[in-house]
Amino acid sequence: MRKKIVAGNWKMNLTLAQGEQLINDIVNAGLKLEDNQAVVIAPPFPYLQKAKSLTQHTEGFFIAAQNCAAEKSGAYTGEVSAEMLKSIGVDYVILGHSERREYFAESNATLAKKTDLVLANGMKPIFCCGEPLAIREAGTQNDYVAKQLEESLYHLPAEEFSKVVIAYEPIWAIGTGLTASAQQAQDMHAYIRSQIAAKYGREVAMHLTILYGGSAKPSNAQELFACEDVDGGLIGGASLVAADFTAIVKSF
Ligand SMILES: O=C(CO)COP(=O)(O)O
Repeated sequence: MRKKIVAGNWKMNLTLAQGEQLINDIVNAGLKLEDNQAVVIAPPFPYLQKAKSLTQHTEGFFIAAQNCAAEKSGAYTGEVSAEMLKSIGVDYVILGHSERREYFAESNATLAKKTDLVLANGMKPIFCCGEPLAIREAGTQNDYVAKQLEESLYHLPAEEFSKVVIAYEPIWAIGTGLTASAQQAQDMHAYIRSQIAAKYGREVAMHLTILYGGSAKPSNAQELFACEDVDGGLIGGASLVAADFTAIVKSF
């Protein structure tokens, strides 16, 4: 069975004390996860170790970083390497979030390098893709997303690709309150899966976890997660409120 994930991307929010409280509230919410379901918490770098220690004894909980460096190590002031993340127990690394692509000029080629480093260090990338509004309005979103996947991931052999989680996040839906309809999400997720099947074969494609992100909240999570090819969510704003995040996890 495919792995289902609800991941909370805190972005650049919360103090350590607030983050600690949030994690404790989520861990103590009494969530009942099935074997194939996971909760992933992605706090800012300085809180990763704390987040790990607060969640490591709770079944089905994992920790993600929101980014990592494109180089292995060395004179890159301010950067955090994949190896460092691995050494503190990080499980997943979010790569290619549209905010990083836009504000930090991350290209598909840079993301290919980051993907390799995350995998080489035994962690799993949560690779984000998704189109801006103008592309959606032009109706060319499938080609746009296919190119993102091709240029950053298709150099991977099937065995490595199988460790990747994909998050489809239409940029026009991020933080806007404007969610993709369940049909729009399903259509894109099915398209992504078909592309992966063409490249890596049906077996790999059927096991690929594809998350939806963009104004997901308790009121729409159930409808989104009910879609055949939607395997959970990458949650921004609603992941900062314990009651909202746990309600979304309960929508699995
Ligand atoms: O970017 C997102 C998650 O990575 C989605 O953010 P929102 O849920 O705030 O729209």
